[in-house]
Amino acid sequence: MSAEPLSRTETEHRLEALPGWALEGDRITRTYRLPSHFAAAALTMHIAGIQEELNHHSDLTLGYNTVALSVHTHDAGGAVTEKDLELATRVEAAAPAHGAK
Ligand SMILES: C[C@H](O)[C@H](O)[C@H]1CNC2=NC(N)=NC(=O)C2=N1
Repeated sequence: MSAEPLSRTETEHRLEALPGWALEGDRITRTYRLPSHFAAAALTMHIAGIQEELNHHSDLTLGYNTVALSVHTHDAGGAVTEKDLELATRVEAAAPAHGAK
């Protein structure tokens, strides 16, 4: 998968298909709200597994009942690439089963 930086315009267009995700500076971000702390911790571990599978890792923050992700591609000099969008897409597919909103 390409690690070429995406333009701001292209990134914003691609994020239209990822509701809740935003472009903040040079990263894409999302905060999920969960029904409990344990559900948030379980989603965190699920995301960790996806990130290991993709070998692509976000800054992942577990709160009381939230999970926040912030990610860009280090190998592209800290720009948003297809790898970040692939991670976001995989997490979007996994989150609902945990009760994430
Ligand atoms: C050596 C290892 O494959 C690289 O450091 C991987 C690990 N996880 C990564 N995560 C992110 N967000 N960006 C990267 O460029 C990256 N590279």
